[in-house]
Amino acid sequence: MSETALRISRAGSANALELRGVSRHFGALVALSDVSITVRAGERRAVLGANGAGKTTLFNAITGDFPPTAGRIRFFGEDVTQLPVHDRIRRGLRRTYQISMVFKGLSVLDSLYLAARGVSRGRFSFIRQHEGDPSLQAAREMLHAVHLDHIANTLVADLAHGQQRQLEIGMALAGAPRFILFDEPAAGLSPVERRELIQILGALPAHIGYIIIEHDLDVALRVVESVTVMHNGALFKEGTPDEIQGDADVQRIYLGGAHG
Ligand SMILES: Nc1ncnc2c1ncn2[C@@H]1O[C@H](COP(=O)(O)OP(=O)(O)OP(=O)(O)O)[C@@H](O)[C@H]1O
Repeated sequence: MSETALRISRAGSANALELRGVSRHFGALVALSDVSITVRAGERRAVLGANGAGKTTLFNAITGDFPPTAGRIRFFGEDVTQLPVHDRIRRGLRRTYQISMVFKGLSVLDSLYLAARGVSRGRFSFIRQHEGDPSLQAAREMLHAVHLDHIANTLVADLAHGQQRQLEIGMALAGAPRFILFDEPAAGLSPVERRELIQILGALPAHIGYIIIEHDLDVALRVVESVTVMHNGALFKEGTPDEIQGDADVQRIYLGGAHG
């Protein structure tokens, strides 16, 4: 059995995500049109598509930031279509954003500790960390998972861009995630930082599946086993990284320069 097949079989037989006929309108604009996607537990998938194809809207529908205007979404078998964002987070769904969401005034370790405690920034000053605190232990594990041990006490404001993105991934690992949505994690990264990102994603715990939106195909196609291509808000094609790279239609609408 291949490493990928083994990882997915260990994650269990459930589907992590099932989208059926999901649409999202903004007034007259159809940002997402009748999208049906199934992602198995433990599966790692890329969503590709030109600017405006509907990729971020897809994430917003899955997280509940902008719930669908039609269709159903199941997360590990449970219908979450109408659930608020925090209830999906409680069920193990996580997300990183295109725009940095970290707090510049905290240290790296404190940011991860705060994420592990699941508290808001305003309450943070009332918390005293102590050795043996399970959240501190969890924060150190997250720190290690995203290769930031050597700068645990550095202020977030002083981090390089790539290190900030690694921190965001670390924060998404807080509190037993089962599935993570990564929104363009390689954007703005140097070649060295991209290689590090590939290593970090590849070393995530086996049961954690994800969807990655990523314009850099050298990153996207190396960290997934399946690909969904979107076009004009609709599902255009699904396949393995090899199938998608070799597909003439995909070449035409996306890889061949249609992407702006
Ligand atoms: N909150 C919103 N209000 C109005 N229109 C929106 C909103 N969010 C997205 N759209 C529109 O929906 C369409 C799809 O946008 P979306 O951001 O999902 O595309 P994308 O594939 O993520 O693009 P990119 O690669 O540029 O991030 C676009 O026409 C966009 O302008």
